[in-house]
Amino acid sequence: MASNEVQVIGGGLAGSEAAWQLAERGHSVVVHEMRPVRGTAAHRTEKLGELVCSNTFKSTETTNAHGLLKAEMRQLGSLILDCADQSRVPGGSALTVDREIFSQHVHDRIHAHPRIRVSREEVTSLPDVGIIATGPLTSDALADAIRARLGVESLAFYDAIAPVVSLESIDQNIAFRASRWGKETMDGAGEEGAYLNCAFTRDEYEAFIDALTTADQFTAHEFDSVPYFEGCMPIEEMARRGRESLRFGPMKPIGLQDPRSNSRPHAVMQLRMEDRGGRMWNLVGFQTRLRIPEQARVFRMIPGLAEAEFLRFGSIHRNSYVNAPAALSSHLSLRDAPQLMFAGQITGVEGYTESSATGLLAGINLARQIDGHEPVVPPPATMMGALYRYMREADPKHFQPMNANFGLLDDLEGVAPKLLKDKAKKRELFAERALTAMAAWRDEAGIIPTAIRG
Ligand SMILES: Cc1cc2nc3c(=O)[nH]c(=O)nc-3n(C[C@H](O)[C@H](O)[C@H](O)COP(=O)(O)OP(=O)(O)OC[C@H]3O[C@@H](n4cnc5c(N)ncnc54)[C@H](O)[C@@H]3O)c2cc1C
Repeated sequence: MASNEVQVIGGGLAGSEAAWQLAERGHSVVVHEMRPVRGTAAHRTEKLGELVCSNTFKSTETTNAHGLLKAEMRQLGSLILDCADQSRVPGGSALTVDREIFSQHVHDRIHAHPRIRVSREEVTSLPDVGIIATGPLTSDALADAIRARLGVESLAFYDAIAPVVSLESIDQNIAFRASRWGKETMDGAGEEGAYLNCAFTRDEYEAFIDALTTADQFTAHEFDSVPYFEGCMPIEEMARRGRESLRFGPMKPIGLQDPRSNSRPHAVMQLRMEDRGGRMWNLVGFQTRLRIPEQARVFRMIPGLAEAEFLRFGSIHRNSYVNAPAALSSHLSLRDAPQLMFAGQITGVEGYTESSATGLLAGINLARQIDGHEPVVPPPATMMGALYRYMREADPKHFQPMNANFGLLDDLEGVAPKLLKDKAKKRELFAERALTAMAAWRDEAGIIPTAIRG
């Protein structure tokens, strides 16, 4: 192994993007990819950049959070998006690709780059300098090495994600702010007070349990089967174990008074603030395997959530991810080793586009640091910067992986309230602000987008 080669571990979406960004900035790179020497339970080929499941990078419209993130990535020059463009198949406004053509493109571009070498081997220890982009199915030996270095609590093996809804979509004439036992209100600002409560009557609860226990569930692949343990049990599974189990579990009403009736509700669903700005609210204890349309249908039966806008849907998966707010720096490096960085799904982002975006920035930032510059992160007005802020500032005690969504962005300032009521207009304004901020940030940081085709 040449000693001046930069190490990128994992040749998936994030690792391929990161390697390309480093190589295009003049650095020699070795990508360590364990397939086919050792497979994962989801990958089927030896190709770099294999898409393990769906064939879509989601929307291209900037009024959609995923579309906005892609537009920002294009401002920096993304290999992954270029390969996606070249393998596009009809999918309306979504960037939908032929999976095989896509990974063939990524594979060929990486192999053809004169400064990139691909080494087929499982890495089992951490380098001093490099990028770890081994994804949600990181091999056990490397996972052990990460846990040994970061601390046992810092690497999760499963995600048990509860849905998140936007504050503005919660009917606050119904949902009330309080904490159990009236300890504090939101104004008291303590953790105990940071809840919105949706109270159920007996009839509402019974109807909800009926809907929950009969709703359509995602059937896991074998490799994805999660041993249910406390904190990971799907809400629908808990409900199936007895009609009252939620009322004695996550929906217990004790210590709460509904101000509308001045009495204790039959059951309560609590919402906990997910971000410091209070724009995103997590349905506490509602991790679920219900299919997405079913989540929308059933959870909108919750009093106060009839019009809920879901910023993130729930899921339960095999997923190795680092507790970034507890263990990583703001540019997603080890805190005591700024040139040893994480990228991709292992950082706690969720999704193809998000994983690629963190690979892109990791490649840029490692190149900057090796060249003697400080790492940089886009401002939180951008979707990419807002995701990084989430991974820096989310509560480490409740950290769950996150996808791009508008709830991550700061509110718009100086805009007439009438315009803010128009959701489509509001998103246009978010996008305009984000793309302007990204271009300004890129130019100020002196980042030259990689010339993609060639
Ligand atoms: C089963 C499954 C389905 C998913 N479906 C979707 C979906 O439909 N849409 C979506 O947006 N997101 C999906 N995701 C989430 C996520 O976006 C993808 O997993 C995405 O591929 C993550 O990109 P990545 O680069 O972080 O990891 P990966 O693309 O998984 O790349 C990581 C690479 O590292 C390699 N590796 C692992 N350990 C080592 C080691 N020790 N040494 C060397 N190499 C190693 C792996 O072989 C792999 O090639 C899914 C995840 C899983 C697990």
